[in-house]
Amino acid sequence: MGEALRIGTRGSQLALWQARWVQQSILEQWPGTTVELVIVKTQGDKILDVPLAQVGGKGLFVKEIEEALLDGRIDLAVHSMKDMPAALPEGLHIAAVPLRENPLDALISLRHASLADLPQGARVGTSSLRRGAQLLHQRPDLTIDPLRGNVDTRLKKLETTELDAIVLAAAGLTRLGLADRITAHIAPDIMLPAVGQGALCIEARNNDGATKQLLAALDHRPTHVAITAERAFLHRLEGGCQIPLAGHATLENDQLQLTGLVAELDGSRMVRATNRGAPDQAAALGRQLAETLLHRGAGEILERLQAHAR
Ligand SMILES: NCc1[nH]cc(CCC(=O)O)c1CC(=O)O
Repeated sequence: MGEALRIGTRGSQLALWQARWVQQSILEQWPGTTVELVIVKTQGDKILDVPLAQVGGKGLFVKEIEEALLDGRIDLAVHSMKDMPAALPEGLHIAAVPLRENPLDALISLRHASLADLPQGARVGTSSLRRGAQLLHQRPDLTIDPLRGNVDTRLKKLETTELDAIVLAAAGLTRLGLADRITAHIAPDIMLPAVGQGALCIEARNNDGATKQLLAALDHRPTHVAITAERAFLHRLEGGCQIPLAGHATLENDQLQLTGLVAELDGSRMVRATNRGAPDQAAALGRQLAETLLHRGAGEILERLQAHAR
C-alpha cells in the first residue's frame, strides 16, 4: 500500500486510546499497512461546563469528525458507539464493530461500598439523564449533581467536592487503566446501560471499498448484532431532545435478547421491557421493542419531555 490510512479521532485520552487500539488491530490484521492518527477538535471538547443535553446532545462529538470523513481528510473514524446518533449522514456507514468491553456502569466512591450503602440523601455526580433517572428510581432520596468533563476531571471532582459518589462507564475506566478506581459495577436491572455502551464504532465512506474490506477484519459479529438491535431501538425513540433512555442487547447461544427503557427525569415512572429473537432479526427486534414501550406509556413520557424542552 502506498499512502497512509488516516484514522480520525477526538483528542481526549479515551478517544486516543480507542483510535490507537484500532490502529494496532489494523496493523495486526494487515501487516505492512501505514496507519496514522488525525486529531479532529470538536465543539463538544471545547464546551465542558454545560450539561451535554443543553449544548446539542451527543451528536456534538461526532459531527465534525464525520465532516472530515466526508471531505476525505480522513479515511475512517473511531467513535464510542454510545456517542453515535441513530442516523448516520448520507454517504457513511458503520464498517466494523469490534468486541465490546464491559458494558456496565460503575459506581465510584471514596467512602461507600455500593449504591445500597450510600447514606440517605447522598449526592451523586452524573450529567447523564439516563443515569440520573435510574438512580432516582431506585433511590428517590439521592441528590443528583451535574458532572461533566473527561474521565480524569470527573474522578478529580470526587476528591475536590462534596460528592459521595459518581457514576461512569466501566469501559472508559478500564481502557484508561483506571479499573482499580471502580467501587462496584451496577447490575443492569438497576442501571441499564446506554445504547452502544462499551462498544466502538468504526465509520467509513460508502464509496471506499478498499477501506471497507480492510475494516471487515476488525468486526466482532456478536457485538455488531447486539448493536444493530440497540440502535434500531434508539432510532425509533430518539427525538429532538435528550431523554432518559437505555438499551442493552446480548447474544447467547444464538439467541438475541434486548432490554430497553424510557424513564421520567425524576425516575418516578419507568417503562421497561425485554424482547428475544433470532440474530438475523436484530433490527426488527429493536423496532418492536420501541413500539412495545411506546404502547406501554413511553409515548406520554416523551411528549412531556418534548413540551418541557420547548
Ligand atoms: N458520555 C461520554 C462517554 N462516551 C463513551 C464513554 C466511555 C464508555 C463507552 O465507550 O461506552 C464515555 C464516558 C462515560 O460515560 O463514562
